Amino acid sequence: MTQDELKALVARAAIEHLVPGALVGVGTGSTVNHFIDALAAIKDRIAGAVSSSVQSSERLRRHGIPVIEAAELSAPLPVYVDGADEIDHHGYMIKGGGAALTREKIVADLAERFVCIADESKLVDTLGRFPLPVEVIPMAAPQIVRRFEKLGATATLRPGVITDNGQPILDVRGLKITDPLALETEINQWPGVVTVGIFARHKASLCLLGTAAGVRTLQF
Ligand SMILES: O=C(CO)[C@H](O)[C@H](O)COP(=O)(O)O
Repeated sequence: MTQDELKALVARAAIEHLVPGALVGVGTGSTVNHFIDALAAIKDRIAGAVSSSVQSSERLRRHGIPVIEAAELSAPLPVYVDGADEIDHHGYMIKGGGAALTREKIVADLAERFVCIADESKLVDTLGRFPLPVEVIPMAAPQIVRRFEKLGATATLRPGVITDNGQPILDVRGLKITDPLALETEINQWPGVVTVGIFARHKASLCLLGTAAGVRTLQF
């Protein structure tokens, strides 16, 4: 199976994990695009979606799925479904390859469960091979770059990318992520950091991993 077929496989499998009649949190990316397409077939069985990006909202609306603003929610979402750039054996993730990390973390924070959908290439022993995305306030970018240098890493602005929130993204290479929770907490405290793409405080509850042998379910 191709990587895209594995993504479609887990996207369809995620439908089984939704709560009938409830809203569903929807992430961003190519795996989630398959999930949105699968959601269209059962749209009468959900109340609508809370989206993490303009891109996902547009795709949801094209399928006739109602999109509810996160700010309008008065109760938690039972489930948030999203992809990942990397996921480890604890359910900790790197996200933000699609530049949607801030809204993804906001919607994940509104949800009781995070169902990660990914092909098997995303499963790693230690996070950090994928460059860590960090959304930043532009005037703070140089001092954030220097802070990463002190950690032995290199941070560069992602060319031509501005997020849905109007901010740039730094991609950080060479970072040792031995303790994702501690590093997320530290980077969160740096002035000018909007969101760091380590999802440790908002880790996956479950991962549906697409493999050549079928869907492998990892519980965390
Ligand atoms: O974090 C994300 C977007 O900001 C995506 O979940 C991540 O980049 C994985 O994308 P894909 O499903 O296309 O492999």
